[in-house]
Amino acid sequence: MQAIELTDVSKQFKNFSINNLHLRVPTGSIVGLVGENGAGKSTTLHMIMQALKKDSGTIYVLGVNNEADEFLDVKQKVGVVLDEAYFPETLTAKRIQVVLRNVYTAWDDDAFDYYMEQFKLPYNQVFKDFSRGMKMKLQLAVALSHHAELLILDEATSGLDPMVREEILDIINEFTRDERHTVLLSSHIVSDLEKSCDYIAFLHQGRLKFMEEKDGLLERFRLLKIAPEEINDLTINQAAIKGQRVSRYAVELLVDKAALSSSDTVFGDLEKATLEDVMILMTKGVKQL
Ligand SMILES: Nc1ncnc2c1ncn2[C@@H]1O[C@H](COP(=O)(O)OP(=O)(O)OP(=O)(O)O)[C@@H](O)[C@H]1O
Repeated sequence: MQAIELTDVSKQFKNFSINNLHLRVPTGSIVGLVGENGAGKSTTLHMIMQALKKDSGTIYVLGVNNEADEFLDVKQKVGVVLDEAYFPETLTAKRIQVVLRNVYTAWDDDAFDYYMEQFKLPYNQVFKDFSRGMKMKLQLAVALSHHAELLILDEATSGLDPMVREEILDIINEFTRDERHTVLLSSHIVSDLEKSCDYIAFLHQGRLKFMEEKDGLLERFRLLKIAPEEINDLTINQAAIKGQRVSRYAVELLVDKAALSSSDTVFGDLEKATLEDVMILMTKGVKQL
């Protein structure tokens, strides 16, 4: 069962496009959307929520086409934190609570009060006087206070201090203890995603490079560090090299273990790669060795 399904989704801006994007977010999972600045993460999340119209393709959210009339009901079950979707500047959290009580049929004052307390947020301060971290926390408190089944979080942890990020990641993990609950989140802070996600979807220049289970991904991709002069002695299937980083003293190769041939003799020297290594080296690509 998929909580979100994008099929052949395309969007054309003047200087950027998303082409035929296929993305599946399995129910009960935490999926991290990673990619460089301008890779198309926010565009994708906005299209899922209909905050931005796609040019073509289909998007299903919790089993409903997001262009169908019933999508309004689905929105009730989705908690959203989009980067700039802030509340009116002059409203206090207390007023926001009153307004949202009438917006969400399943609004839960106890849950909201719980998160206000948990996040140490003030009820009577106007939204414009909140710090960035407080604004993010308030959005998250709202997202978690109407019995959502799906959370869509765009950069919910960026710009926040490590303690608050940890707090937010804990809450996300807690949320997915219920197997019907799903989270799709984007973040620049790849280590946050590495910690909490089940799957990683990597967008690069508007294209999905891969979407894989995190553990399998980190098992499959390895780093081979060698001195530049050792390059010519290397016996390795070129197709197994997925990226490279060259400095004066070392060459780092991102190696896909699954694509190594039996005659390759590099197994002993392969080191574990972090998710950040995989992203950076893949983005750099491979020049002829
Ligand atoms: N309304 C728009 N009109 C024209 N171009 C746009 C519009 N919105 C986004 N873009 C372009 O689309 C590209 C992708 O932007 P997007 O915000 O989706 O990237 P992102 O991966 O979320 O980046 P970041 O990590 O920096 O937030 C960028 O080149 C951006 O300039």
